[in-house]
Amino acid sequence: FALLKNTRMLKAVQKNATKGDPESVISAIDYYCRHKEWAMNVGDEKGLILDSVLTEVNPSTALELGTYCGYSTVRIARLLSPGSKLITVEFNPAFAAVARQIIAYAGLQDKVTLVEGPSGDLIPKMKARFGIKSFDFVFLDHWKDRYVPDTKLLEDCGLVSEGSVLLADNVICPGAPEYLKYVRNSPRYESRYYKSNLEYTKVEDGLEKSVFLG
Ligand SMILES: Cc1ncnc2c1ncn2[C@@H]1O[C@H](/C=C/CNC(=O)c2cc(-c3ccc(F)cc3)cc(O)c2O)C[C@H]1O
Ligand SMILES: [Mg+2]
Repeated sequence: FALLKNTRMLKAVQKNATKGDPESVISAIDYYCRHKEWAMNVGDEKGLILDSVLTEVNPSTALELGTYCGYSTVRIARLLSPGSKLITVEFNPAFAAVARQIIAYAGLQDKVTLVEGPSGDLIPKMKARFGIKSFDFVFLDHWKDRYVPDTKLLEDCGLVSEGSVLLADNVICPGAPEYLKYVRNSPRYESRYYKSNLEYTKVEDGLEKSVFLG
């Protein structure tokens, strides 16, 4: 049962990873999901692309939509420069509870603010609640039919500015066709597809990187 799966994943982290060592937390989750129970983490292969885009952008403020168990939250937060912040949004309280513990086990709780609730409700409150001017980096990995509405919401709320980078998971599998159409046809984005594989499988998937042109 999915929720219990995340508890088993947390136990695998507590058993196999070293407290305060993000790399060992990432490896423990990847090992568990590859050899024991598949789970929808961005994974090690697409994770390397996430790492490289993140290092290139070096964001001061980053947003993640869809925390799930916190695997990509740890991947992102471990690469943030001192003083930079990551806000991650998750509306399932059971997933949020596991994610909080995995983020804390990695020792990254000071860089991460996990906000519980639907992204559509929380995005309009970001400026007031967290004093965010705009996000330098956004990782989209929540329900795929929310990618377009939430991107439009980020634009309307002035939460993306010239040079902001959106990186979307799963644009091939499960797929986000409307999102690809939106960012690839819009004159306001410069988009690029990074071909890869669905986490822990040989099925094609990829990430779409879209730079907001203002
Ligand atoms: C709107 C909104 N607000 C806040 N949190 C939200 C939200 N929509 C989802 N969330 C949260 O994000 C997480 C959801 C992510 C959705 N991701 C997926 O559905 C997903 C699915 C697959 C996949 C591929 C092939 C298969 F055969 C089966 C599955 C792979 C992935 O990498 C995925 O991200 C958990 C959920 O509670
Ligand atoms: Mg995903």
